[in-house]
Amino acid sequence: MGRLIVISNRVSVPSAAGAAGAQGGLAVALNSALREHGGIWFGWSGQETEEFTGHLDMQRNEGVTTATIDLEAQDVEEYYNGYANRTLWPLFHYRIDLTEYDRNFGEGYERVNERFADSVYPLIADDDLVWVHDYHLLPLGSILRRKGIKNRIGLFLHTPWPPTRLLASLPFHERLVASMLEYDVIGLQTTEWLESFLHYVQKEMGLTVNLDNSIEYQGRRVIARAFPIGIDYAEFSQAAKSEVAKEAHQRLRDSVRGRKILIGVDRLDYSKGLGERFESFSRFLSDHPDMAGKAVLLQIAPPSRGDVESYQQIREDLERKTGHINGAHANVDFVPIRYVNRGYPRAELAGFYRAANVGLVTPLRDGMNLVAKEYVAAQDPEDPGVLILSQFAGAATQLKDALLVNPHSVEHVAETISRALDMPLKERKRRHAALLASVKEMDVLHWLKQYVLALSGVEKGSSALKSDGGPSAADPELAAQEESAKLGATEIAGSH
Ligand SMILES: O=P(O)(O)OC[C@H]1O[C@H](O[C@H]2O[C@H](CO)[C@@H](O)[C@H](O)[C@H]2O)[C@H](O)[C@@H](O)[C@@H]1O
Ligand SMILES: O=c1ccn([C@@H]2O[C@H](COP(=O)(O)OP(=O)(O)O)[C@@H](O)[C@H]2O)c(=O)[nH]1
Repeated sequence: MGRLIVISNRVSVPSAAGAAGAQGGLAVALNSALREHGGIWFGWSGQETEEFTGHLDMQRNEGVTTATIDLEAQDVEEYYNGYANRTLWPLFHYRIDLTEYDRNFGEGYERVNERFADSVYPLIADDDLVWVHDYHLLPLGSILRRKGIKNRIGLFLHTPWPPTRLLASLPFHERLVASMLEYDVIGLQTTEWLESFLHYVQKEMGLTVNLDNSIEYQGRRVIARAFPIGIDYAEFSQAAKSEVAKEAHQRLRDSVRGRKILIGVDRLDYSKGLGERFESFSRFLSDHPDMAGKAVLLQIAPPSRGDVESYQQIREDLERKTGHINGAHANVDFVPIRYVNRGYPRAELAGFYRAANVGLVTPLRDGMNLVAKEYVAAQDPEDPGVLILSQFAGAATQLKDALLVNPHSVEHVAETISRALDMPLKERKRRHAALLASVKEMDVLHWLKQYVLALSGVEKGSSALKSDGGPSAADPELAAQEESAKLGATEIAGSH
């Protein structure tokens, strides 16, 4: 197998800080894959320049080569703040009310995707595997094909995929999806998003979807499959045992003086359901006067995408709501919601998670949600906290032993908070053990391995159109995968 060329909007440069847990789990996993297979991680530097120069900044750190380009201000505005985060992000999170359709955004998006392709093209060798990430770069594979790249190219989408009728509101939606069919592998987080994607290509494009979920497109077979991402369990559980984590745990516990702790950790994003969460906690306090002054919600919410109005708006709304709720329920020695607009290193987060009796993860829509998995991984198995999880997070398809809630129902979430705080130790341990088994087994390395296996085309019927010979008896893992792909296809056939 050749090297891996990872392409994403952001690039995480490995560093000594990364080893101490400051990097995200995805970055840790991709960096370790790049070390193992060799290759390059390419993307935007996060820097703006006056004019686009195309200068490629190549660096080698801790055995991983990164290559980044700067973008000019207009690119960042139209591509990142514009089409990616004002158009696709809200649409893919079912927020058609926040979705902006502006021709300049579309042009900026295409221009930056062209710039990415021009810059990365010379770095790709003949047998490299090219792995593109996320909604920022959906057409990149087709542009690379146009330039003559014949390598295996895959896409992994970290967000949900919207229902067909919602997607149809996007101008030029057919062109965007057709460009995606130039990939060899299209990975989505869950079967639900996969079903929506396949529904679109069948109903809107009239394409044939085979039993193994591959799509017939212009004489090729495109594999579409769910690859639910996980956390780097080994790395995270180590971080949770660190001195930093222990100190953070103690600091938080001491500060609440015996009160129960609920924790939320989310980028400040409207998709995370923070307003509804605060309302639910307030409702819980109103419905349980006996709990007055006895439970604290710690909400860590680092600001995100602050140049986009809808993010400025949610920030203002939450400040108002927090003030209102705290005003209604606070006492001279007690404030119910601790709302913190800053980010923390992961080792500290691990300590906070472990100190919390309840993990409150209630997005209105989320591709996966790694915080839910981190909360589980950080718990003391002998006295674990309870995970309350939105049924609309991708993670809910795996973490079925959490208390699953409808985040839109303030009453339901309030009742579930009460149930979680009253849950007997035996039930907490049983649920946690089941959750932990899933988090451990379906970790980020499993995800990586499954995706790279599919991308490398080891599987039968995954590239050029050829007859499907069924699973190879010589490879039981492959046989099991193909079997589960077929089961997925049967579900889909039945659901539309
Ligand atoms: O790069 P930003 O604009 O600051 O945003 C941060 C990331 O947000 C999104 O994360 C998604 O990926 C997670 C891992 O697969 C998943 O658990 C979560 O549900 C998604 O929201 C976005 O997709 C990333 O590209 C951003 O880097
Ligand atoms: O203060 C913070 C808040 C969040 N995170 C990390 O950011 C990631 C958030 O991922 P998730 O999938 O939950 O949501 P996303 O932000 O990607 O939509 C998790 O790994 C968190 O540990 C962090 O390191 N520090």
